[in-house]
Amino acid sequence: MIPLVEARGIGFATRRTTILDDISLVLPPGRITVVLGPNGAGKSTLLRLLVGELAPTSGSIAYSGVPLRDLPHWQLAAKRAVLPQSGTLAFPFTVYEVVALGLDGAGSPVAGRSAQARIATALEQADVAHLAERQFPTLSGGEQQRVQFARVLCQLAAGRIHEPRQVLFLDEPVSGLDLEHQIAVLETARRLATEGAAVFAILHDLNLAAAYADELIVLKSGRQVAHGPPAEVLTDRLLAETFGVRLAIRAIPAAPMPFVLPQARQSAP
Ligand SMILES: Nc1ncnc2c1ncn2[C@@H]1O[C@H](COP(=O)(O)OP(=O)(O)OP(=O)(O)O)[C@@H](O)[C@H]1O
Repeated sequence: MIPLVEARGIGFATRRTTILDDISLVLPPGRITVVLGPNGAGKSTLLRLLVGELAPTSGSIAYSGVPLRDLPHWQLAAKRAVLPQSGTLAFPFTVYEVVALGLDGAGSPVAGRSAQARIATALEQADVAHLAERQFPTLSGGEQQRVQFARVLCQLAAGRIHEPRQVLFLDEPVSGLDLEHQIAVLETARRLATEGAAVFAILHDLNLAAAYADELIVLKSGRQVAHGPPAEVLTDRLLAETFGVRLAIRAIPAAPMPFVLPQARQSAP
């Protein structure tokens, strides 16, 4: 099967420094790939290369076999949606208007009832329907993040008219959210994957990564230091070498995934 996205040996360097070096990965439909790594490891840079926001200085990226550089913007907008790390918006748009920006992902205009239905569904899915008339800049950080997630969901729904093979990119999607909404966002990502999308998410929470990832990629200093299913990748040694802290993987009876705890708390109930 042709992966939705394939990167071969990609790197990104400035005149002064190499930020990413020789990363290869595939994003297959139905799978959630989670990227972990310390601050400055190159996670967001990798995402920005994969979505076409930056051009790699080495290697190549293809969407369903088509080189990324050959895809016109409107086609790319239907194929992939991106939730950036922080989405500041200076204009006093309402929440409804921000989510409606996602309709641009359709590749051709979506209007009338079809557009309204997509916006309404996205508002509901991100639990921001009650905020629809509010001015976006007046929302809390977590509320703004959920509205941006709704915009992304709206873009995917609009793009699906032309493009069923879609990729969702999430850069720290749960960092400012309360527990209920962290789980809601990742459950939505899981549902979209079950429906055939490929999901690429950057997370800092090792336990959420273990719970939701089909594949983990661990970056350190711009290099890939591990790649595989969580149960293989998340070892005490890898975590100590990557994050410089002593952690312990602890099996929880009846839990589907092991939990990662600081070693000092290994014996906690
Ligand atoms: N255009 C640039 N010029 C120079 N350095 C850059 C540029 N973009 C990113 N960097 C540096 O590259 C490194 C990787 O940045 P990146 O944002 O990809 O890290 P990250 O793993 O996403 O970090 P975080 O967890 O803090 O979000 C950092 O040291 C950053 O300062």
